[in-house]
Amino acid sequence: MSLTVVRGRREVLHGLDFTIPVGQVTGLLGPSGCGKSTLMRVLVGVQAGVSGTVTVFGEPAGSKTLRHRIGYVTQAPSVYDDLSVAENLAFFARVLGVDKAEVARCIETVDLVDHADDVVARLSGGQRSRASLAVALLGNPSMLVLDEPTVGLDPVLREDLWTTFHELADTGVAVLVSSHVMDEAERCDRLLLMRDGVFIADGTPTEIKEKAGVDDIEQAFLAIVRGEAA
Ligand SMILES: Nc1ncnc2c1ncn2[C@@H]1O[C@H](COP(=O)(O)OP(=O)(O)OP(=O)(O)O)[C@@H](O)[C@H]1O
Repeated sequence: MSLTVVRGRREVLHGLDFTIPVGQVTGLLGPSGCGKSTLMRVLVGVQAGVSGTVTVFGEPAGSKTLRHRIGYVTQAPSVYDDLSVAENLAFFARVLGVDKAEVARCIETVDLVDHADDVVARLSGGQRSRASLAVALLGNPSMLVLDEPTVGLDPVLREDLWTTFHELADTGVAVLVSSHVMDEAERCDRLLLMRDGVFIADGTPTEIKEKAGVDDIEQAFLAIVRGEAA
Protein backbone atom coordinates (compact mmCIF):
# COMPACT_ATOMS: atom_id res chain seq x y z
CA MET A 1 0.00 0.00 0.00
CA SER A 2 1.22 3.51 -0.84
CA LEU A 3 2.86 5.70 1.79
CA THR A 4 0.90 8.59 3.26
CA VAL A 5 2.06 10.72 6.20
CA VAL A 6 0.09 13.19 8.30
CA ARG A 7 2.08 15.71 10.37
CA GLY A 8 0.08 17.89 12.71
CA ARG A 9 -3.23 18.21 10.90
CA ARG A 10 -1.78 18.21 7.44
CA GLU A 11 -1.11 15.34 5.06
CA VAL A 12 2.49 15.99 3.92
CA LEU A 13 3.20 12.83 1.87
CA HIS A 14 0.39 11.78 -0.42
CA GLY A 15 0.42 8.14 -1.52
CA LEU A 16 4.02 7.43 -2.56
CA ASP A 17 5.21 4.22 -4.23
CA PHE A 18 8.95 3.74 -4.60
CA THR A 19 11.94 1.47 -4.16
CA ILE A 20 15.47 2.42 -3.17
CA PRO A 21 17.95 0.08 -4.91
CA VAL A 22 21.12 -1.24 -3.30
CA GLY A 23 24.45 -0.44 -4.92
CA GLN A 24 23.30 2.96 -6.15
CA VAL A 25 23.16 6.56 -5.04
CA THR A 26 19.54 7.67 -5.17
CA GLY A 27 18.91 11.41 -4.98
CA LEU A 28 15.76 12.66 -3.29
CA LEU A 29 15.43 16.13 -4.74
CA GLY A 30 12.87 18.81 -4.27
CA PRO A 31 12.22 22.28 -2.86
CA SER A 32 12.37 23.09 0.82
CA GLY A 33 9.35 21.75 2.69
CA CYS A 34 8.27 19.25 0.00
CA GLY A 35 8.64 16.29 2.38
CA LYS A 36 12.15 14.90 1.90
CA SER A 37 13.05 14.76 5.60
CA THR A 38 9.66 13.26 6.40
CA LEU A 39 10.24 10.45 3.89
CA MET A 40 13.67 9.77 5.36
CA ARG A 41 12.22 9.70 8.88
CA VAL A 42 9.72 7.08 7.67
CA LEU A 43 12.51 4.89 6.28
CA VAL A 44 14.44 4.96 9.55
CA GLY A 45 11.24 4.36 11.51
CA VAL A 46 10.98 7.55 13.58
CA GLN A 47 8.00 9.23 11.89
CA ALA A 48 4.51 9.19 13.40
CA GLY A 49 1.28 9.48 11.41
CA VAL A 50 2.36 6.94 8.79
CA SER A 51 -0.08 4.84 6.80
CA GLY A 52 0.84 2.38 4.08
CA THR A 53 3.46 -0.33 3.88
CA VAL A 54 7.14 0.52 4.01
CA THR A 55 9.61 -2.35 4.08
CA VAL A 56 13.38 -2.12 4.32
CA PHE A 57 15.32 -5.28 3.48
CA GLY A 58 12.05 -7.21 3.84
CA GLU A 59 11.26 -5.90 7.34
CA PRO A 60 8.74 -3.22 8.31
CA ALA A 61 10.52 0.17 8.56
CA GLY A 62 11.48 0.83 12.16
CA SER A 63 11.93 -2.87 13.08
CA LYS A 64 14.48 -3.55 15.78
CA THR A 65 16.38 -5.86 13.45
CA LEU A 66 17.01 -2.94 11.09
CA ARG A 67 18.61 -0.75 13.74
CA HIS A 68 22.15 -1.70 12.79
CA ARG A 69 21.48 -1.96 9.10
CA ILE A 70 20.60 1.70 8.52
CA GLY A 71 22.89 4.68 8.97
CA TYR A 72 21.08 8.01 9.28
CA VAL A 73 22.54 11.51 9.22
CA THR A 74 20.07 14.31 9.95
CA GLN A 75 20.57 17.98 9.11
CA ALA A 76 21.62 18.69 12.70
CA PRO A 77 25.22 17.72 13.56
CA SER A 78 25.15 14.49 15.53
CA VAL A 79 28.61 14.63 17.10
CA TYR A 80 29.76 16.12 20.40
CA ASP A 81 31.63 19.41 20.05
CA ASP A 82 33.88 18.85 23.04
CA LEU A 83 35.13 15.41 22.00
CA SER A 84 37.65 14.65 19.27
CA VAL A 85 36.56 12.81 16.13
CA ALA A 86 38.08 9.56 17.42
CA GLU A 87 36.51 10.01 20.86
CA ASN A 88 33.09 10.62 19.29
CA LEU A 89 33.42 7.50 17.19
CA ALA A 90 34.63 5.44 20.15
CA PHE A 91 31.69 6.67 22.22
CA PHE A 92 29.07 5.83 19.57
CA ALA A 93 30.74 2.48 18.87
CA ARG A 94 30.29 1.61 22.53
CA VAL A 95 26.65 2.79 22.54
CA LEU A 96 25.89 0.78 19.40
CA GLY A 97 27.84 -2.25 20.58
CA VAL A 98 30.08 -2.06 17.54
CA ASP A 99 33.65 -3.42 17.50
CA LYS A 100 36.28 -0.80 18.39
CA ALA A 101 38.20 -1.64 15.22
CA GLU A 102 35.35 -0.04 13.28
CA VAL A 103 36.36 3.40 14.56
CA ALA A 104 39.55 3.63 12.51
CA ARG A 105 37.85 2.20 9.42
CA CYS A 106 35.04 4.76 9.51
CA ILE A 107 37.42 7.68 10.11
CA GLU A 108 39.44 6.53 7.12
CA THR A 109 36.37 6.14 4.89
CA VAL A 110 35.40 9.78 5.44
CA ASP A 111 39.00 10.92 5.06
CA LEU A 112 39.42 12.41 8.52
CA VAL A 113 42.54 10.49 9.57
CA ASP A 114 44.55 13.72 9.80
CA HIS A 115 41.89 15.23 12.08
CA ALA A 116 41.07 12.17 14.18
CA ASP A 117 42.43 13.79 17.34
CA ASP A 118 40.95 17.25 16.72
CA VAL A 119 38.11 18.39 18.91
CA VAL A 120 34.93 18.65 16.77
CA ALA A 121 34.36 22.30 17.81
CA ARG A 122 37.51 23.21 15.91
CA LEU A 123 36.57 21.43 12.67
CA SER A 124 35.22 23.16 9.58
CA GLY A 125 31.57 22.62 8.60
CA GLY A 126 32.58 20.06 5.99
CA GLN A 127 34.79 18.15 8.38
CA ARG A 128 31.97 18.13 10.92
CA SER A 129 29.60 16.68 8.30
CA ARG A 130 32.19 14.01 7.62
CA ALA A 131 32.43 13.22 11.32
CA SER A 132 28.62 12.76 11.45
CA LEU A 133 28.84 10.53 8.38
CA ALA A 134 31.57 8.47 10.05
CA VAL A 135 29.23 7.83 13.00
CA ALA A 136 26.52 6.68 10.59
CA LEU A 137 28.99 4.23 9.03
CA LEU A 138 29.67 2.42 12.30
CA GLY A 139 28.51 -1.16 12.07
CA ASN A 140 28.70 -1.20 8.26
CA PRO A 141 25.06 -0.33 7.46
CA SER A 142 23.46 -1.71 4.30
CA MET A 143 21.50 1.49 3.81
CA LEU A 144 22.60 5.08 4.33
CA VAL A 145 20.01 7.82 4.68
CA LEU A 146 21.64 11.24 4.39
CA ASP A 147 19.53 14.35 4.84
CA GLU A 148 21.06 17.27 2.89
CA PRO A 149 24.63 16.20 3.68
CA THR A 150 26.27 18.70 1.34
CA VAL A 151 24.44 21.87 2.39
CA GLY A 152 26.78 24.79 2.97
CA LEU A 153 29.89 22.98 1.77
CA ASP A 154 32.32 24.39 -0.74
CA PRO A 155 32.45 22.75 -4.18
CA VAL A 156 35.64 20.78 -3.48
CA LEU A 157 34.27 19.27 -0.28
CA ARG A 158 30.98 18.52 -1.99
CA GLU A 159 32.83 16.73 -4.77
CA ASP A 160 34.79 14.68 -2.22
CA LEU A 161 31.64 13.70 -0.35
CA TRP A 162 29.88 12.60 -3.53
CA THR A 163 32.91 10.46 -4.36
CA THR A 164 32.59 8.86 -0.92
CA PHE A 165 28.86 8.21 -1.47
CA HIS A 166 29.61 6.41 -4.74
CA GLU A 167 32.41 4.40 -3.19
CA LEU A 168 29.98 3.26 -0.49
CA ALA A 169 27.33 2.41 -3.10
CA ASP A 170 29.94 0.41 -5.01
CA THR A 171 30.32 -1.81 -1.93
CA GLY A 172 26.59 -2.65 -2.22
CA VAL A 173 25.14 -0.04 0.13
CA ALA A 174 21.80 1.61 -0.75
CA VAL A 175 22.62 5.32 -0.48
CA LEU A 176 19.76 7.83 -0.30
CA VAL A 177 20.81 11.49 -0.38
CA SER A 178 18.42 14.43 -0.18
CA SER A 179 19.04 17.90 -1.54
CA HIS A 180 17.04 20.97 -2.41
CA VAL A 181 19.59 22.09 -4.99
CA MET A 182 19.10 20.62 -8.42
CA ASP A 183 22.77 20.91 -9.36
CA GLU A 184 23.45 17.84 -7.23
CA ALA A 185 21.16 15.80 -9.48
CA GLU A 186 23.73 14.78 -12.08
CA ARG A 187 25.85 13.15 -9.40
CA CYS A 188 23.11 10.59 -8.62
CA ASP A 189 22.61 7.22 -10.31
CA ARG A 190 18.89 7.65 -9.92
CA LEU A 191 16.55 10.46 -8.92
CA LEU A 192 13.27 10.80 -7.13
CA LEU A 193 12.02 14.34 -7.83
CA MET A 194 9.55 15.49 -5.22
CA ARG A 195 7.18 18.40 -5.00
CA ASP A 196 4.46 19.05 -2.40
CA GLY A 197 4.59 15.51 -1.03
CA VAL A 198 4.38 13.61 -4.33
CA PHE A 199 6.96 12.28 -6.78
CA ILE A 200 6.87 14.07 -10.08
CA ALA A 201 9.65 11.97 -11.66
CA ASP A 202 11.54 8.75 -10.92
CA GLY A 203 14.43 7.59 -13.09
CA THR A 204 18.04 8.18 -14.07
CA PRO A 205 19.05 11.80 -14.71
CA THR A 206 19.28 10.99 -18.43
CA GLU A 207 15.83 9.36 -18.54
CA ILE A 208 14.22 12.29 -16.76
CA LYS A 209 15.87 14.88 -19.02
CA GLU A 210 14.99 12.93 -22.18
CA LYS A 211 11.39 12.52 -21.15
CA ALA A 212 11.08 16.24 -20.42
CA GLY A 213 12.92 17.12 -23.65
CA VAL A 214 15.50 19.37 -21.95
CA ASP A 215 19.17 19.07 -21.08
CA ASP A 216 19.33 19.86 -17.41
CA ILE A 217 17.45 18.57 -14.38
CA GLU A 218 16.38 21.98 -13.13
CA GLN A 219 14.73 22.64 -16.52
CA ALA A 220 13.20 19.15 -16.43
CA PHE A 221 11.76 19.84 -12.98
CA LEU A 222 10.20 23.09 -14.21
CA ALA A 223 8.92 21.50 -17.43
CA ILE A 224 7.24 18.68 -15.48
CA VAL A 225 5.69 21.12 -12.99
CA ARG A 226 4.40 23.36 -15.81
CA GLY A 227 3.13 20.33 -17.70
CA GLU A 228 1.21 19.19 -14.65
CA ALA A 229 -0.26 22.61 -14.13
CA ALA A 230 -1.34 22.88 -17.78
N1 LIG B 1 7.06 18.63 13.42
C1 LIG B 1 6.22 18.95 12.44
N2 LIG B 1 4.89 19.07 12.67
C2 LIG B 1 4.03 19.38 11.68
N3 LIG B 1 4.40 19.58 10.41
C3 LIG B 1 5.70 19.48 10.13
C4 LIG B 1 6.69 19.16 11.11
N4 LIG B 1 7.90 19.12 10.53
C5 LIG B 1 7.69 19.41 9.23
N5 LIG B 1 6.39 19.61 8.99
C6 LIG B 1 5.78 19.94 7.69
O1 LIG B 1 5.92 18.81 6.84
C7 LIG B 1 6.20 19.24 5.50
C8 LIG B 1 7.42 18.50 4.99
O2 LIG B 1 8.55 18.88 5.75
P1 LIG B 1 9.99 18.21 5.55
O3 LIG B 1 10.86 18.67 6.67
O4 LIG B 1 9.82 16.77 5.34
O5 LIG B 1 10.45 18.90 4.17
P2 LIG B 1 11.86 18.90 3.46
O6 LIG B 1 11.59 18.67 2.02
O7 LIG B 1 12.78 17.96 4.15
O8 LIG B 1 12.37 20.40 3.68
P3 LIG B 1 13.87 20.97 3.82
O9 LIG B 1 14.52 20.83 2.48
O10 LIG B 1 13.62 22.40 4.18
O11 LIG B 1 14.52 20.19 4.91
C9 LIG B 1 6.37 20.75 5.55
O12 LIG B 1 5.21 21.33 5.04
C10 LIG B 1 6.53 21.07 7.01
O13 LIG B 1 5.94 22.30 7.31
